Amino acid sequence: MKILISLSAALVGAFSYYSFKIFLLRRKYRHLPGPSSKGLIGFYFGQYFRIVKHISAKKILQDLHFEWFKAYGPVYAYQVLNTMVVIVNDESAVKTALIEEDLPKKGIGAFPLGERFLGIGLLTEIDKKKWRNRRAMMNNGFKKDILMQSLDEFNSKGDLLLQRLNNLSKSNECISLFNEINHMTLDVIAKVAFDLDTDSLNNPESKLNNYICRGLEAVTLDLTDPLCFLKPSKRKHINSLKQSIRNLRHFSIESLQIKLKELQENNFMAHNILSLMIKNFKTDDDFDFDKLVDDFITFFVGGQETTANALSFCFLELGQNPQVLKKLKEEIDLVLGKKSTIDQDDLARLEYTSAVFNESMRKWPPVPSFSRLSAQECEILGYKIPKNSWFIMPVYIMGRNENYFSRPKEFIPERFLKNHPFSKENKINSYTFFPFSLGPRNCIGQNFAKIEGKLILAKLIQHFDFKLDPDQSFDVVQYTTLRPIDGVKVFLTPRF
Ligand code: HEM
Repeated sequence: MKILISLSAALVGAFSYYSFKIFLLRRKYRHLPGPSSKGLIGFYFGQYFRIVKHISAKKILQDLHFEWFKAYGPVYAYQVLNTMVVIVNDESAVKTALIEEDLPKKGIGAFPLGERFLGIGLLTEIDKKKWRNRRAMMNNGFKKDILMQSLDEFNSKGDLLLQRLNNLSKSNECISLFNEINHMTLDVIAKVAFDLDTDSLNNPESKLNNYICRGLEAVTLDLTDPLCFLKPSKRKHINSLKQSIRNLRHFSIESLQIKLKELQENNFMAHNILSLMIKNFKTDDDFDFDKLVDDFITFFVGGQETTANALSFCFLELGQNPQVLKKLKEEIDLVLGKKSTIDQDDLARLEYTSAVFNESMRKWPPVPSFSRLSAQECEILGYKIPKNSWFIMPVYIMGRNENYFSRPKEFIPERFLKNHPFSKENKINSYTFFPFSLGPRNCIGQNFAKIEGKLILAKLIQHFDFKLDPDQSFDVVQYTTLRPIDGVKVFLTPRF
């Protein structure tokens, strides 16, 4: 009986403490506009149920953010359980957060659902000093001139994709372009970064892509439904997501052990991203094998899914915008003709192709938002933002903000052509368009992605006419990154 009374007292104490903390949290942010959460449920859960309902209806969180942006303006805050999230849709705020203040990160994606996924890899390392050393070393592998040395590899993987699509097109059946591109980007990052031959393009049953996608799904679930563990209906799904993460880790450990053994036996290793990681691993006392695996997974995930999604959205938009497709084809035919290997000069001349890739990332940024923590109180657009606020940097919403982009719902690549009159109607700069983030923690792989994206887009348009399946859905799903929910279903006809 005594134990029961003490337990009840402890529970009441803990609950009162939790309630008081929520009271203080809400008071700290009450000067900021945002969706109100009234009543007892609102007090304890904030927007939690609204978000879960929105996502269960197969909508993306970004569209809810956009609704709130329209209703509350460029700075607003909302509560989810015991956390307040601040969203800033303004170029000066983006500059302050990412450049002037270089706000710290939160390490999202490190251990979703309690499983080690990105762990303490380059993307999720929150200790600035440790991150700086690793980043400095890795930067060497991502300079444009170094990446250009891998152009042959990009070309040859692109040619394998063409061959496979050519074979598939003979059946006159609908093809999931998204799946094919997804396999190809996996093979590219594996070969270029790690000298690994995954050959998932010719082995569509390979599960690697699936493990990556499910790892990212786990990150989203963790973020948007932190109470999912309490729902018995989700248990099976959660377990299978956790198993996928474990499988990806297992694959990564095995691949690394093989590479380290090769290095030991031959005392030689190709100069690539993996060799830089191993250098970090050997020179940093604090760097252990688990962190090497974290980095391996980070580059695998960062280098594959994002670029595949960006390319897939290009095809979805091109399929709906025949005028743009016609112009793109004209440029590619003019620059490449029937040439099979794309070189650095060709890439530089494919200006409209770049504009198409950019416009696609404006409307459908593969990484639609990312987050930072405010290290101290700051003022943004006249609002005091408390210390330790969780900031969301809203790439997706900024790309649809009419203050910066004219006719934002339309797909108009001309806005990215500096000499085109329509570009003057837009305000495009590093703070309004930042699909790769900016500042010290920007995307290390952006040159990689731009080369790969442009080269594959050009090769596919050079070789095929395509039509979208009339049943194609244009809905989008967010598994950390944005992707077309239905893939990209096309009918392909070889052009020569
Ligand atoms: C279209 C393709 C891509 C997009 C849109 C993209 C976007 C981003 C964004 C927004 C960030 C910053 C995230 C944050 O601050 O939380 C980031 C970081 C990162 N990306 Fe990418 N990325 C792409 C391709 C790649 C590729 C191809 C690689 C590797 C080959 C890569 C590797 C990384 C890594 C390692 C980081 C962490 C950098 C650091 O914190 O130092 N990404 N990416």
